[in-house]
Amino acid sequence: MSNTIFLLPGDGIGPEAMGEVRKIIAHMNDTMGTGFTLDEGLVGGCAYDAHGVAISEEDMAKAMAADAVLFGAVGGPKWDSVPYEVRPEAGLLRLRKDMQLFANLRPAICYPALAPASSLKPELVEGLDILIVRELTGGVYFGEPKEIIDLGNGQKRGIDTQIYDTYEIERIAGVAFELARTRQNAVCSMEKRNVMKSGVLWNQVVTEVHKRSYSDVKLEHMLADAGGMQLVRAPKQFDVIVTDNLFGDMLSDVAAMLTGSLGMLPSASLGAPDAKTGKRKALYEPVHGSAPDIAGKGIANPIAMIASFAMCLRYSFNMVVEADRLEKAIASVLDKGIRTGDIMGEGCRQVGTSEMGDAILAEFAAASA
Ligand SMILES: NC(=O)c1ccc[n+]([C@@H]2O[C@H](COP(=O)([O-])OP(=O)(O)OC[C@H]3O[C@@H](n4cnc5c(N)ncnc54)[C@H](O)[C@@H]3O)[C@@H](O)[C@H]2O)c1
Ligand SMILES: CC(C)[C@H](C(=O)O)[C@@H](O)C(=O)O
Ligand SMILES: [Mg+2]
Repeated sequence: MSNTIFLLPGDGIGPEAMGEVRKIIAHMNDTMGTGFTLDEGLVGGCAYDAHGVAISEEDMAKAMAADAVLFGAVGGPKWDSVPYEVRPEAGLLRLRKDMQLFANLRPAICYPALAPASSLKPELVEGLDILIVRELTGGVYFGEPKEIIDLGNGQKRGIDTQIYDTYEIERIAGVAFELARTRQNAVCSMEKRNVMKSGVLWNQVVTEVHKRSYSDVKLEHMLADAGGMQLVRAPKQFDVIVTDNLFGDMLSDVAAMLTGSLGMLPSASLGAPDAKTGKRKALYEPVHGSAPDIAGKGIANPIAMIASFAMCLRYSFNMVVEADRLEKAIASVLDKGIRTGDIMGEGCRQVGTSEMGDAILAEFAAASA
């Protein structure tokens, strides 16, 4: 079986966090015979500096061919004024679009030891386990026209276009319902049908998919703004949230803070299973960005990146036991009071990126021995 993983560490804290995953992969290859083959490319600002584009054709081809892509983070003030088409974020958007990664799974889990690190009262987030299923290849991110036009009267007009077709809503709803069946069996669909036509269609299609194939799953509809409010009022009411590209982006940052830090949230971006092989194209990345304010200091939290690798083991390589073990290793390290600065708590020991990675690897190795 081929086990190729293409690493795209990117910019800022991306390479720092990726370094910790590299240690875990090396350990697995050395002691478990996993035979992961690694290759590495450039994406984001570093790719722009090297090639003048946010990802080269050669690296795009490698991403398309790999069994899984691990992505760090892109962007930063250094590239604030590069042309829009080649800005660092364009590399990530191209990967998502060309690899057709329509389903973005963003689990927000509040590890028991971290409840006090949340900006909400501990009792609101203790035991929180929600999954945001974000549509990732449609909506306003990719709809045309997308431009700034000169109106000729000293005014300009910025245009973005929100488009959703039935099949796009059907397939993301299907993913959400299927995943709900493996969890608490409840889906909340969020849109703004009160002001957006795409929201009206979203609501209708999710309702139809539910009626047709998933009537055993509890379905609720919520306006996305109210959904944001409910996420901070009583987040534990949710199991699976399914929503569009833009609302999913915003709501997952909100959900991240429920877990204690943006540095905690992993994600998996999955394509459709291949008709012949059943394999999905997949990219795994933390929800956070390149964190320019702390980049280069060795203090970033690598947990979101490591937990993204756990999702990679689970979804791309069917290594469920190892994925569980890695997630448990993260929980044990947190239970022991080992913390990076973003999740620091009273009486805990503050460590840097690499020490946190080492502590997780040590727990993982001990559990796997
Ligand atoms: N997937 C991605 O590559 C991605 C995602 C979001 C933002 N970005 C880009 O990153 C750049 C910075 O964006 P931003 O500042 O709005 O968001 P950000 O996620 O980079 O940072 C927001 C805040 O969270 C903190 N933070 C984030 N991750 C952390 C971690 N692992 N450990 C400790 N603290 C962490 C940062 O220090 C910062 O204070 C922008 O160019 C943006 O476009 C990229
Ligand atoms: C960097 C940016 C393009 C990206 C998005 O908006 O999707 C990020 O914020 C995310 O959450 O993955
Ligand atoms: Mg985001």
